[in-house]
Amino acid sequence: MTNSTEELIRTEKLQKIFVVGGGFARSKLVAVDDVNFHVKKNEIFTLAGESGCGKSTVSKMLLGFLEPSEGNVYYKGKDVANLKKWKEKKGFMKEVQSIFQNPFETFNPLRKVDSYLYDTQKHYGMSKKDKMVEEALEAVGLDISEVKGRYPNEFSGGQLQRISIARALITRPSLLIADEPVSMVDASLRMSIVNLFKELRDNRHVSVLYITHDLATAYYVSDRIGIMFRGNIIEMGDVEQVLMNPKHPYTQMLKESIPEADPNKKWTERISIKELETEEYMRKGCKFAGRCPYVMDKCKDNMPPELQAENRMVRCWLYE
Ligand SMILES: Nc1ncnc2c1ncn2[C@@H]1O[C@H](COP(=O)(O)OP(=O)(O)OP(=O)(O)O)[C@@H](O)[C@H]1O
Repeated sequence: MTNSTEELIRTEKLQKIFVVGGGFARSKLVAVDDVNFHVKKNEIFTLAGESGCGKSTVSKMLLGFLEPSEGNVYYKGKDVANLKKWKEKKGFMKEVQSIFQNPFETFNPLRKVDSYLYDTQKHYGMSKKDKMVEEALEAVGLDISEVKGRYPNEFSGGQLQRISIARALITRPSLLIADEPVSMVDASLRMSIVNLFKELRDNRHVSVLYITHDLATAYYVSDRIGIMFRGNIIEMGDVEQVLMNPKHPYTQMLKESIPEADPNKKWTERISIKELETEEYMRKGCKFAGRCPYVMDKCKDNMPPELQAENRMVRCWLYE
């Protein structure tokens, strides 16, 4: 059981419903449903899942870009929906910073990168004398002289992603929410970016919520992991246990693509079955029932609750 004082962010019964289609084809898509997890101080927690499983929708709700249909997000015990005063909201934004998939979209192409960084510093009430920009760049292995006076297009994707991590560090955050931060970065540089997350956790006590479809980096970098499937977290626990000894039939299906088996295998290529997405999302019972080798009658009508099996949470009737 986690001590609540160790928790930075926590979701409770988080749900997001989108209305999709138009006219007679209009229907509701429960993109995220009953999602419960927390990120502790000094840890890297990963939400992993194939494209379209609801990861980005979760991250947008955490950051306040999307309003949950149901459920709550708590930061250091406070419901973020109740942060009404600007000062409180700004405090939250200062402590919880985000890193996005495409670093070229993070920076305005017409502005010099350093001016962007200095503006962030100013926006949060710090002056140039505070040297936060220099310190943040140093934390990602860069020197201000390498960045000064240069435009975004003068950097590679990997360098620019480092700079966008530096931008996020200017406010000395407690938590970084990184949504697919390496998917646009050259494969050869991906490990250096995820290594940076480990360094930030170990040396600067920054926690990271790492959102990815890439199990190889997830396995390498995470302390704990939650596997998402069609809007639900279906298995969650210690990364070694979940990925090396999976209990949910869906996670078991993924086991073959786990890095040690073959580092070049791409998880998404094997299991991304786009045409099944809507059908599975609309299922009443377990969303994996249509593909599960162990399916039982009850799976088709009833969504399994969060059950415990061998030190992890698993949503599967096999473990009732
Ligand atoms: N604004 C929206 N309106 C309607 N449906 C949406 C909206 N945003 C997301 N969805 C749907 O919700 C589901 C979850 O999407 P989401 O983007 O959260 O998944 P994801 O796992 O982050 O995938 P990806 O990595 O491809 O972004 C998908 O079926 C998606 O089509």
